[in-house]
Amino acid sequence: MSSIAAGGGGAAAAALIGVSEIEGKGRALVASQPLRAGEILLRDSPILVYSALPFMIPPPLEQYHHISYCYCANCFRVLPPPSSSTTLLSCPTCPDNQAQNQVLFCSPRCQTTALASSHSPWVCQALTRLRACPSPLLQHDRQVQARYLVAAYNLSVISPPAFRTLLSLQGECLSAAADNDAAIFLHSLISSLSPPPHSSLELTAALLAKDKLNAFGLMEPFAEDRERSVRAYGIYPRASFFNHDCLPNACRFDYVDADHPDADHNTDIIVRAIHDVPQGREICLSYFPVNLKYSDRQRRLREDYGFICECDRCKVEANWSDNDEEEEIMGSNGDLNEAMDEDFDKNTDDYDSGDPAATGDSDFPHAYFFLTYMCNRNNCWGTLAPLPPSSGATPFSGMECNVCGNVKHFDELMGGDVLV
Ligand SMILES: C[S@@+](CC[C@H](N)C(=O)[O-])C[C@H]1O[C@@H](n2cnc3c(N)ncnc32)[C@H](O)[C@@H]1O
Repeated sequence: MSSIAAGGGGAAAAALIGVSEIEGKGRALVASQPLRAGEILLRDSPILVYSALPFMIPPPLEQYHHISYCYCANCFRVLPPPSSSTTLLSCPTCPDNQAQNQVLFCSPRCQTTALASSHSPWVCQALTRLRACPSPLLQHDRQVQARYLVAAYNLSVISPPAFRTLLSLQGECLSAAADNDAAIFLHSLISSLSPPPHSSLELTAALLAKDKLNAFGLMEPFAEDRERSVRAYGIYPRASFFNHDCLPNACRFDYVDADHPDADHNTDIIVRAIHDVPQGREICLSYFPVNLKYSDRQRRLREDYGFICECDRCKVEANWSDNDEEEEIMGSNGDLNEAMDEDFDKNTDDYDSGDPAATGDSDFPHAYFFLTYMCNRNNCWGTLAPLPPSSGATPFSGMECNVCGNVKHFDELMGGDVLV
């Protein structure tokens, strides 16, 4: 097993997890030593970040009601509203587009960085030409894929080592006919933009596969009253080794809008252990919110990631009827908390380690997980992980949600019961 540095945690954190091969799953990250709840297992910086917004937003803007914010085209922080006194900078070479399509930067530093890297003259030119395409040709998801391909081909020129890392990630070629059609269409589009000479249909198809299997979404700020969409996608070379489990033992956090001591690292992601994990156990994330029902999880994993999930939770839920499934997750009256409370009472007797893998053969081994590690804030469905353990006697001081960012302090939790 080759160890993987946690990053930012110093030498002591270097050997917490390592890469191993697991039959049927490929590369996997495995605990190199016993891990404590909340421990930072990995801090990873993206080799590529690209906007999840279409590059062509025809007026009226209200049509795009899901776009609630504008972001800096370099750091992806939320930009202040036009009415604020902050001066935003634009790209000096992009033609004077309609306001909603403008490439904007939050600071001279972001502008300078982007113009020398992610918004190079070729990217600027390519996006300008793409914006001129007839809009029916380019639906929203094709626009985002085209953005990614422009960013990836640009990476091949500005940082060949990072491009080689991108190519080393899982995903050879996509097998579904629809993916193939998309690759052919998008490659013909990219070919019209004077791409680097090494571009080819095979490379475009492989790049799309890397993106599909490995991109992490950086979400827009959380709000209880509306669905949240993705602001940008990032490719994180080390975090890409995490496999999926429907009851994960780790979850990832990002703090895109927070003040960061190193301004260039606000798009880093941090992966923390949800509960104690023994040495040798695989560390998995959930590739989507844990509240999805069995059939939806299986469909997404098959269609988007090309595998059939055989995790402990799926083995149990495979025997449920669709009605059982809805009821177990949402409660007989549609209330998640009630469902969790009932099942928690049924299942906690034989559950003492905080590790769902230690649960016996009950019908609903994950009730404890939902009750303990799922955020109950309206419309959130985030996962809670303990704050990183301090060196003091208290093992952890609170639980943080990886979606809404809410932190529940120790004394608010379960009336003060120790959870991990
Ligand atoms: C982000 S990559 C994870 C790392 C990957 N195993 C590798 O070798 O680089 C996602 C891919 O890993 C595999 N994978 C992830 N979780 C899995 C699981 N629970 N069972 C089987 N394969 C899995 C699938 O091929 C999936 O498309």
